[in-house]
This record gives sequence, structure tokens and C-alpha cells, in this order.
Amino acid sequence: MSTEVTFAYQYGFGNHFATEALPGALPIGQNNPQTCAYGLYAEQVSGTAFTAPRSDNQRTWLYRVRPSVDHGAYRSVPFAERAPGLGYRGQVVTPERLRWRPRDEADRTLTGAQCTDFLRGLFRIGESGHPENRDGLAIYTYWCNASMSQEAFYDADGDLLVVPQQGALIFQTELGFLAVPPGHFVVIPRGIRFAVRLAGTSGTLSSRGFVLEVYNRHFELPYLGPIGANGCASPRDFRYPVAAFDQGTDATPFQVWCKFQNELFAYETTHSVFDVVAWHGNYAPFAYDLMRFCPVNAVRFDHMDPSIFTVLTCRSHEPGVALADLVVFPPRWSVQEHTFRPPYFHRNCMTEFMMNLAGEYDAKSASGFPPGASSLHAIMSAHGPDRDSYDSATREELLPRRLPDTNMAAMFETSRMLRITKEALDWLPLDRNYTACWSGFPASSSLPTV
Ligand SMILES: O=C(O)Cc1cc(O)ccc1O
Ligand SMILES: [Fe+2]
Repeated sequence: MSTEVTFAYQYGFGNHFATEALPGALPIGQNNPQTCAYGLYAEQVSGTAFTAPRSDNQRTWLYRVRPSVDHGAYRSVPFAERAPGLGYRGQVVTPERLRWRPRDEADRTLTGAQCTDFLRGLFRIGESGHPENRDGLAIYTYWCNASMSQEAFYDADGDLLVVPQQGALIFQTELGFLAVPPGHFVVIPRGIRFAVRLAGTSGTLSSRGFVLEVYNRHFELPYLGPIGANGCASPRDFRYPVAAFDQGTDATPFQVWCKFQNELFAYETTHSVFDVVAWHGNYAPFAYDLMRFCPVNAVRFDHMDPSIFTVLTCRSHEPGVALADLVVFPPRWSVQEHTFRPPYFHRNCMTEFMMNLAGEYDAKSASGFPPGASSLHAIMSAHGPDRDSYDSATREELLPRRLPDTNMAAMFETSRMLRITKEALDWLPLDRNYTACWSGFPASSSLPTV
């Protein structure tokens, strides 16, 4: 089977879309006709309070083969049965600088299963806050080598932003399909049911990557301030699915798994929940190719803060302060004169979860931070270039230098303090020697003697 999967899309961040898989399925001029075309059922999914300001308000109308209400009772599911890594709770408080090598095949044993799909392969690294208060976030890695079938998952706790680092994923959602290869990411908003497939035959392929879950607001494009109306992520590059529905026959059991208040639940239906024939609205999953990001940076001297590379932000209650940002470090030209060009030494009032998605990252030696590796720098914990990067960047001849197209790193940056899961420290491949990359910087050499 080909791993190149293409779907039809519609484009534009936050647009009000209208799409139908059958002609005339979408009512014209109203949401709730007395009866819908084809005998479809109309259903609204609200992504914001009914009364949210118009500029924030998100909702979508679905026209489906059966109403979503038609399902069995919710049952509580032990994590071990379906998603062990959702049961790993942030318990460990540490300001220590942490780094993990890439997850790999060996991780399969962590889940106790030969076939690990996306849900089973989710592994919580850290968290802050509670879905109950609709405030906070969690960070995960995933590794999977199997597709979900005859089932779906939804997250009642918040939005999920998924960044595959290796191995393409296909998201079948109630609103349609999104193919998400490495270097792209997808956002599945709260409550939208979806299944994750590998782009090929299960068993021969795998995928790994990272996930950010936010419990309060939805993701937005950042303000561009003096940059102006263009640059960074352009709204038109965000792609949304078109309506697509399963023709499934009745009486085929279908499971829906649900994360609700950090617990796992399930219900059964007799049919696929991917039965939306048409929809219109602005509450929908979307994907983005990070190579479309148009970087803006210093073109004469000095190192800009990485906020210039913000792709999406999820605002906190404090103006200008993100609950979480997605930041990309894209391929680009590095041209600054008389400047230490890689990331500077710093201590930050935000938590930084770094992910190397491809190639090399300019603040770390390639062997210590290969593609698939991640690191966590807690609030006010000192970090920055390792010794090797420092040495070469202080000596390099400052010609214009191209950070190649094979490089891509990303960061989840949050104003919250995370609690780390014990499992992330004990079971993920933690680099126990990480902080040694900063030891042995010689004292400044030319102090005057007093
Ligand atoms: O720590 C990191 O590597 C991320 C980062 C990059 C940068 O260019 C400036 C600050 C920063 O936190
Ligand atoms: Fe940093």
C-alpha cells in the first residue's frame, strides 16, 4: 500500500466552512430544517460557550446518518485496558534539566502489547492544572505501530495538538480526513471524535511524536505586532477536512473511548460514528505543514527571542502570556554579524519542552539531541548552548549560513510549572548524563587581576 495519501481539503485558519459529501445534504439558509435532506440528523457541537464573544465563538453544525445520542451507557475503563499512559500522573516535582533520547521499538514492551495504536501508545510526560477547572495542560509522547479500527476516541478535557516526528498518521475525524506526515501537526478540538491510522499496513510501519493537550481555550494565531499583516504562519496554509462518511452497516459494534476529567470511559454503538455527511461551521480539526512557516528574524545583529517563531498560541487568562505556545525552529538563513548566533544562555519564567523533529538543533551537539529526542527545561532552570555548540559558535566565521531544510525543531512553551510523571523518568529513555553537556565551561579568561 502506498504511504502517500492525499485527501481533499479546504483552507483558512478559523474560517467558517461549509462542506457536503452528498449533493444537497447541507441545508441552505438555516441550521435546523424540520427534516433534513436524506433523512439526516442535525447536531451542533459547541467549542465555546454559547455566549462567548463573536470573535471567539466556535461551533459546527453536523448533518449525520444517526444522532450521536444513540449509544450505550458509559463505562469506566481501567487505563491498563486501553491507554496505560493516560494513567501516568504528574507526581514528581523537579527543577532539573531533563532530556530523553528518541522513543523506539523497545518501548513496545512498555505497553505490554505487540500492537500499539495511538491511544495505547500515548505516554504522559508531565502536566499542570486540572481539566476539572478547565485550566492547565499535559504533554505526552506517543509511539504506535497499529491503526485504530472500528473505534474512535474523543477528549472531553481539551484540544490535542499532535506532532508526528517519524511515520505519517492519518486522522479520520467526524469532520473528515487529515493526513499528517512528519513535519506537519494536527489539532483535534475538544470533543471531536477521531481515529488514528498509520499511512500503510499496520505492523510494518510505526510512528512516534509528541502531543500537547490544553484544557482551557483553543489555539489561535499569535498577534504579529510590528511584523505586520504577513509573516510567520499564514492563515491560508491551515488545512481543514471536507465531509466524508463511513457507509458502515448496522450491527457492527463500534467502540468510542473518551478522556473525561483525566479518567477513561467508553461506550458502544452499533455503527461508525464517522457518519457525518455534511457540516458547516468554524469548530473543526486542522493541520499545518511547518515548512510553510515564514520566519522573521534579526537581519543585522543579535539573537531574537523564540517568540518570533510562534506558530500557534493558546492564551492564558493573563494578557500576552500563553498557557502554551507551539514554536518552530525552521530551516532559515542565519546572517547576524558580530553575534553569538545559537540560542543564548538563559533562565526563563516559562517551561520549555523542546523536540528535535529532524536534523540538528543549533544549541546542542547532534549526538546528544538527535531527531526524536526531547528535553524539558523548567521555569528558571538555566539552559542554553552546550559546550560543543558554544565553542564552535564563538569561533565560527560569521558568513551568511543556511540552516538546512533537513533541520526542524519545535517547542511547547508554557507559563505553567509541570509535574513530571514517574514513568517518564523511569521508563522513557532518559539521558542520565544530560547536564554534563554544560559542565567545564572555563572561567572568563581575561579578568583584570586585583
Ligand atoms: O532553549 C531553547 O533552545 C529554546 C530557545 C531558543 C532560542 O533561540 C532562544 C531562547 C530559547 O529558550
Ligand atoms: Fe530555552
